[in-house]
Amino acid sequence: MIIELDSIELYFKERRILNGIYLKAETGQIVGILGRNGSGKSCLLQILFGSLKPKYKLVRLDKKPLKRPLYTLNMASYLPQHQLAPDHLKVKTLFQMMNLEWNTFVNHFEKFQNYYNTRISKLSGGERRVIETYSILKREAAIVLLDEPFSNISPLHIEKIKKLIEIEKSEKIIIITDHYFNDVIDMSDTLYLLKNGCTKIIDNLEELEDYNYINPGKLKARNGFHD
Ligand SMILES: Nc1ncnc2c1ncn2[C@@H]1O[C@H](COP(=O)(O)OP(=O)(O)OP(=O)(O)O)[C@@H](O)[C@H]1O
Repeated sequence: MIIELDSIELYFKERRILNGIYLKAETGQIVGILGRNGSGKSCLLQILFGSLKPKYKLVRLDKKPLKRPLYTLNMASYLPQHQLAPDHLKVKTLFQMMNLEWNTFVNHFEKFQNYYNTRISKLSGGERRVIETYSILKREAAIVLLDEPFSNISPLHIEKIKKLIEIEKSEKIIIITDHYFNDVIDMSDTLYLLKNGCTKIIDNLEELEDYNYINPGKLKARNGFHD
C-alpha cells in the first residue's frame, strides 16, 4: 500500500501554516517527519488522518484520490501528541478495547506487570505514554501515525519501542514525528523536514544542519540514517 499527501494548504485565519507539501509512505517503511516547534507536524498528521480539514488537500491511496477521511476507513491507527487514554480508564480496559494481549505487552515491559487493574490517572506521564504508544502501534491497522511517541519515555523504553516499531513496519506504513531526532533518524527509511510550510526530503543528514534544524555536531555519529 502507498499513501501520498500532496498540495496541502492549511490556514488558521489569515496565517498560512502549510503549503507545498508532498509526502509519500509505503508498507514496510518508516517515514520520519522532523521540524521545529510550530512547523506544522501535528497538523500534517491530523490532516492525513482526516481529523483536521485544511483549505485544500489531496490524499492518494495506491494512486487513487481518497474522497473520505482516512479514519472512516478504519485502516489507520493514530497517536495524537496529547494524552490519548482518558484518566478514569483502567489499563485492562484499554487493552480490551484495542484487542491487545496483556501478556505479550508485559513480556516486553516487565515493569508494568502490576498495572493491569490500575487507572491511567495513577501512571506517570512516561508510563502512560509507553502504554498509549504500544497500543496504537500494535493495533490492527495498515497505517500507523505516531505524534511524539517518545515524550517523557525513558531511554530503555524508547529502545524497546524502537525495536517494536521495526517489527511492526513489515506489515504497516509507519509515519512518525518526534523531537528525539536521533531516534527518528535511526529508524526512518525516508526522512522529511517540515520548514516554512513545505516538506523537504532529506537525502543527506548534513542538510538538517544546512536548513538550521540542528546545530552542527548534534547528530549522533552514523554512516547513514538506515543503519
Ligand atoms: N487550532 C488552531 N488554531 C490556531 N492555530 C493553530 C491551531 N492548531 C495549531 N495551530 C498553529 O499551527 C502551527 C503548527 O502547529 P502544530 O501543532 O502542527 O506544530 P508542531 O510542528 O506539531 O509543533 P510542536 O513540535 O511544538 O508540537 C503552530 O504555529 C500552531 O500555533
